[in-house]
Amino acid sequence: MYKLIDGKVISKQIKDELKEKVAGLKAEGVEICLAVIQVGNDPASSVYVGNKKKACEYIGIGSLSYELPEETTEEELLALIEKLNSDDKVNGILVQLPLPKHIDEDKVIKTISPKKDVDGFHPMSVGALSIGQPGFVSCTPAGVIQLIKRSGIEIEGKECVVLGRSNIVGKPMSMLLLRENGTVTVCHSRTKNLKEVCRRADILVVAIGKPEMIDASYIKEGATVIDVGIHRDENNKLCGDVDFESAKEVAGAITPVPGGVGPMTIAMLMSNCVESININ
Ligand SMILES: Nc1nc2c(c(=O)[nH]1)N[C@@H](CN(C=O)c1ccc(C(=O)N[C@@H](CCC(=O)O)C(=O)O)cc1)CN2
Repeated sequence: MYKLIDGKVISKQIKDELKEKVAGLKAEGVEICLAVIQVGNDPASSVYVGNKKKACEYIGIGSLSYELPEETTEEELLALIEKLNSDDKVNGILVQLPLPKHIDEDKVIKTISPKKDVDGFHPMSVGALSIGQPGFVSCTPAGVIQLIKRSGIEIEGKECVVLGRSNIVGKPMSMLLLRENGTVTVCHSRTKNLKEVCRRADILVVAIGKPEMIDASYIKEGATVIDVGIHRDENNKLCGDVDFESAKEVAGAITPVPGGVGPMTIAMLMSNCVESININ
C-alpha cells in the first residue's frame, strides 16, 4: 500500500507557518514586497501569476503587479527590472516564464539582482547553491525537498536518482539532495540502461518532460517517487511524467499530478520572499 504525498496539504502547512512569521515581522515594522511581472497573456502563466498574488495576500506579503503586453521589448523589460532592482521597497522580483520568443530569458534572469532573485534562477544563486553558500534556491526543487522531509522520509544515505538535467529543476534538485547527504545520480535522455538506473533509486525524482513515461517497470519496490512533470493529455486532463496508476502499485510513497509538486512551487516562492529580508 503506497503513501500519497499530498502537496496541497504540505503547501498549506508551509503557507500557514509563513503567515505567522510575517505577522511577527509586521509587528516589528518589517514589510515584505514582491514585484510580479508577466509579459503577454499565456493562459497557464496567468493562472500561476494569479495564484502567486493570492498566496502573497494570504500570507501578508505585499505584491506589485506588472502585466505587460506581448509586444513589450527586451529593453523595456530590462529597464523595468533595473528600476525594481534599485527600489528599496521591493524585496523580490519575479518574471513569469516562459517569455515571448523575442525576449532572451537568460538576459532577463541575469538582470534581476541576486539579492531579489526569489525564483533562484540567477547564475549567482545557482552557484551559491552548488558550493553550499547562502542564497535563493529554485522553488520547485526546494518544494520537492520539503515534500520528502515533511512526509517523514529520510534522504541521508539514500540512493537518489534525478531524471532530467534542466537548469531550473534537475541540476538544483541534484545539489539539494546532495546537501541532504543523499547519494545522487542524474540521468537524462542519453543515459544508457535508464530503467536499471532508475530501479536503483530509493528516491526517484522525475523531471524529464514526457507525459506518463515512467511506469512501474522503472521503480524499485517501496521507492519514493516524486513527479515534477505537468502536461495536459488528449482529454485536457492534467498528468505528470509518471504513469501514476502503474507506479502506485510498486512505489512506497508517490506524489500525484495535480496536487503534488505544483502547489509547492508557490509555497517555496513565498518562503524565499520571507527569506529575502535576511539577504537584502
Ligand atoms: N518565474 C517562474 N516561472 C515559472 C516557474 C517558476 O517557478 N518561476 N514554474 C512554472 C510554472 N509555475 C510557477 O510559476 C507553476 C506551475 C504549476 C503550479 C501548480 O500549482 N500546478 C497545479 C495544477 C494547476 C493547473 O491547473 O494547471 C498542480 O500541479 O497541482 C504552480 C506553479 C513555469 N514557469
